[in-house]
Amino acid sequence: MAGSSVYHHSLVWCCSILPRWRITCYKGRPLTPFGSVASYSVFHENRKVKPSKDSIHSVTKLWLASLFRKRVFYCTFSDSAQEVPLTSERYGVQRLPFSHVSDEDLAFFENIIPGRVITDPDVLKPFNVDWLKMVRGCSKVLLKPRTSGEVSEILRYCGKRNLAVTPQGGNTGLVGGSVPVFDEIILSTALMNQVIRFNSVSGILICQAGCILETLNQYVEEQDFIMPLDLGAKGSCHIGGNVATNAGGIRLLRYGSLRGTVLGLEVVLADGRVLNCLTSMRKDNTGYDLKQLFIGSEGTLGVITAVSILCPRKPKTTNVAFLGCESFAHVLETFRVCKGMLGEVLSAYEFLDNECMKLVQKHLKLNNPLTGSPFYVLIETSGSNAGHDEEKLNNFLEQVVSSSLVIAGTLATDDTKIKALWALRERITEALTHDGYVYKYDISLPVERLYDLVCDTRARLGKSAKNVVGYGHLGDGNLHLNITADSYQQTLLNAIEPFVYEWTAKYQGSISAEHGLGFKKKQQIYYSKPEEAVELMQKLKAMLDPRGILNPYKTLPTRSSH
Ligand SMILES: O=C(O)CC[C@@H](O)C(=O)O
Ligand SMILES: [Zn+2]
Repeated sequence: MAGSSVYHHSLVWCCSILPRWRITCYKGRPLTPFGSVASYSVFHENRKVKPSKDSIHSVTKLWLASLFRKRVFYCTFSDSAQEVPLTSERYGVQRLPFSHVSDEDLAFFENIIPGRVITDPDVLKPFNVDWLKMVRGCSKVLLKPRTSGEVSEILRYCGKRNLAVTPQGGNTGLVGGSVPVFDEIILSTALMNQVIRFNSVSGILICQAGCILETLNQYVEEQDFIMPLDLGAKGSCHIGGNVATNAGGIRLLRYGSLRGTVLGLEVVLADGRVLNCLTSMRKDNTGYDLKQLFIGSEGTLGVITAVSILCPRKPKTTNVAFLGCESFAHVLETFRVCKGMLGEVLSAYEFLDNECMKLVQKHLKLNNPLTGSPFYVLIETSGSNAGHDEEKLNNFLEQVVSSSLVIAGTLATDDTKIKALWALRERITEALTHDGYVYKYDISLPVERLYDLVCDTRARLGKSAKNVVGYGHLGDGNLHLNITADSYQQTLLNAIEPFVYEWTAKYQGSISAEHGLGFKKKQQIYYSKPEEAVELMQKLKAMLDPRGILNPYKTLPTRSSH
């Protein structure tokens, strides 16, 4: 996923008289304004911009400056990670008074986890940058414990030394929650990747936090079960990170959220105490359900080190229908009919608009199996009896086609075609990253309002945005509203926010349905939570992590911001 950049090992030219401009060109190529614009990457205030008349003008100025003013330029090696602006600079964040990691600290960590204390800046780079390449920290230490005992020793020490720690799973989050903002120690769960046990009668799996979701799914599939969650990042995300962010994904409609399927957790608290709530019971009403505190807390209250999770049986038969609809009203009506007619075999109801379809066709060369429609719906059924499911699906399709709710459609029962249809929906995020700078919104709304937000945003932004697209988990009332532009523009951001948040709050929606608040959305919490609730969250944080060393600058707003 990290993907290497074409600008790797390019030279970076900066100019003290034009401090906001930076031009990179391939190593060895002379910096002149006369070459092809494709020779350059132009950055304005650390954001890559399209070489334009203005930026070329700046190249010219830089070049002239180099001729007439000696020592104006300096150059350094750059690679893809360095193209991402430092979060602290881009957002003007003040470092909290944590200690800095010293040589004694490194020696202590080396003693606890020999050979697993990483300080090589090149190895650290991808751990400092998020998957979307929008936020970047400057941690100098990556720790890779294997056991909860090791995590406990590390945190106990960090607590005493006042060292800040950012827990990190697969680093696939979309809100900047899993990378440091400054020099926080990165605590990776990558080596905590062991299955502890699996009960093939109950379907309860107990595993360490660093197990990759897809690997777990393959493991339980061999015993005729599946994981209760599935998402696009399954090949890299860790189960501990999924639980810490309460990831939703495409199976939520059928199996519910992790708040129901996670039966127990082992968590290491900020002071190093190990909270063993790794129970495997469906029912347990003894006191407060503490594990719920850690689900969705984004590593700010404790480090999840092991998970007990209930896996459903692997369905014997799966069908996918990919349908085209004339309007969003028809998408909604199709959903109503679908719930009634497919009932217990319905396992996903996803939608995308035609703008999304155009992007996956353009950037990923995926093939649209239907003729162009304004909206597309992906319906999945999973059950235990092929004949029964097929009959239900056929009756449903007959109904929606004859009533013109659906204007085009294709059906898949074999694995390859099912995967190809799912790719049209699951790879939209990837396609968007190829379209330019992406402004991302992950919204819960009453389902009948879902697409109004896309239309209103589109009308508001007009031509100032490149694309305004809507897709998501319609069956869960979860819209992914994404807006692209050629480059980051503050004026565009000002037109989007707080408009999108206020719109959402007006309909009592959530400004973060399934991605969390992380670094990027933490200040917006008040659009979805009352002040009293945020205050209680802050008190809980202060009680469990009095020095605030766990994932600082994330999830909760800074007090002064409101
Ligand atoms: O990129 C997004 O906005 C959504 C990502 C993910 O939650 C999805 O449902 O595809
Ligand atoms: Zn989603």
